[in-house]
Amino acid sequence: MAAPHAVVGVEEGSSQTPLILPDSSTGDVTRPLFGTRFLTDPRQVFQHNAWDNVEWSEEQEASAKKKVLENNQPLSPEKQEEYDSRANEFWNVFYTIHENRFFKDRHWLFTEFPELAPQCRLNHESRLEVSESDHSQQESLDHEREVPTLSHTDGDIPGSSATYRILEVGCGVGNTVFPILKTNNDPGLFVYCCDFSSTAVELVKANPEYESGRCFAFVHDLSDVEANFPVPDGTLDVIVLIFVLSALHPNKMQASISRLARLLKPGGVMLLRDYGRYDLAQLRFKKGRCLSENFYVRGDGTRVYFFTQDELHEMFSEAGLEKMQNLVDRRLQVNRGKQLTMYRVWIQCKYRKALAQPLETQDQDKGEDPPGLTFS
Ligand SMILES: C[S@@+](CC[C@H](N)C(=O)[O-])C[C@H]1O[C@@H](n2cnc3c(N)ncnc32)[C@H](O)[C@@H]1O
Repeated sequence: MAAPHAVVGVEEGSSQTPLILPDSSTGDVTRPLFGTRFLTDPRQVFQHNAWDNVEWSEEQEASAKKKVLENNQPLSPEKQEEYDSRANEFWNVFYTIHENRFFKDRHWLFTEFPELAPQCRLNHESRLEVSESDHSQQESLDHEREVPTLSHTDGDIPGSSATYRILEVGCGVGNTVFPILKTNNDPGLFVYCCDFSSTAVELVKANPEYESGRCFAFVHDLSDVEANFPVPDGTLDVIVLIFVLSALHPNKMQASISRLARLLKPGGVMLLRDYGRYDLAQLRFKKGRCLSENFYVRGDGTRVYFFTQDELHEMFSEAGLEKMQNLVDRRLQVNRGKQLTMYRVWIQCKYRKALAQPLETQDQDKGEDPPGLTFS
């Protein structure tokens, strides 16, 4: 659980001075849903560490736009190419330096994305508990659901007998995966997680909480849409993308999301939380860090894009998914000691694969199963 005023890193690259952020930015399982503390009297701003759903004035929006435009002087094509082709190397260096000390566990996931532990619920003290009736409700839901199992003809396929499969892409050192494994006690759960940084994946596997009977970590480049996943198309219940899509070149985002959408079973959901346009992290970039519009490289070579809700909506829709949620989380974080205000902007999305697809889409969706994998 994060300490108050913990130094957290998800929002910032290691190259920049880390912000001292309140614990609400990393969150823990006891925190309420985002968006419940509103600043109605500006004189009260330093009374709390964070304020939700902060409205931006027109002047503030215009000033942010101006700042972004001023910095919009893209680096040379050679530099751009280097940052793209060596992207995983820069992240390997990042994880070699920081190991698992940079990002904090993201326990807020369960309040924002209950799909990650659907059998659990929060009680009034906001502690996780599972009641008898929740179990039986879940069981009946499971029976209603058609649960494809994986069978294999060649070697052991991790998670082949699972009934609820979650994949986290860009898992880093497991700050989402391990909380899921700890919180979701469904015996049918299996968690796949991947990252294109082999250093990160090694750290996940070396973690004492890594249980090979419940999870499988592998190296995978999301932007390589030809690369195989260890599961066939149409077999995942949930795909999680936490601050990872923003690290891809914008030209590769659509194909990557469409590829992932094929892995979802009908009714499966894709969950995303990522940087929003004009977030403090974007406004802090100095000249010489811009790669293309709203896309930047940090001092350590890692890259970051800042999304609008519409851009993400178009991408998910183009991938054949339907909107369940697409919201902007505008938070004012306050460093009371230093009397600093920090305007953060994050976008949170939940998109679902339709239960019954039109015939044409079904044809397009037929993907090659990796060798040795078939549906039973
Ligand atoms: C900001 S970190 C977030 C890590 C983790 N999701 C979390 O919230 O703690 C971005 C992660 O995405 C990974 N990443 C970036 N580009 C990727 C790609 N093309 N394929 C797979 N992983 C990628 C990086 O290695 C890094 O671990």
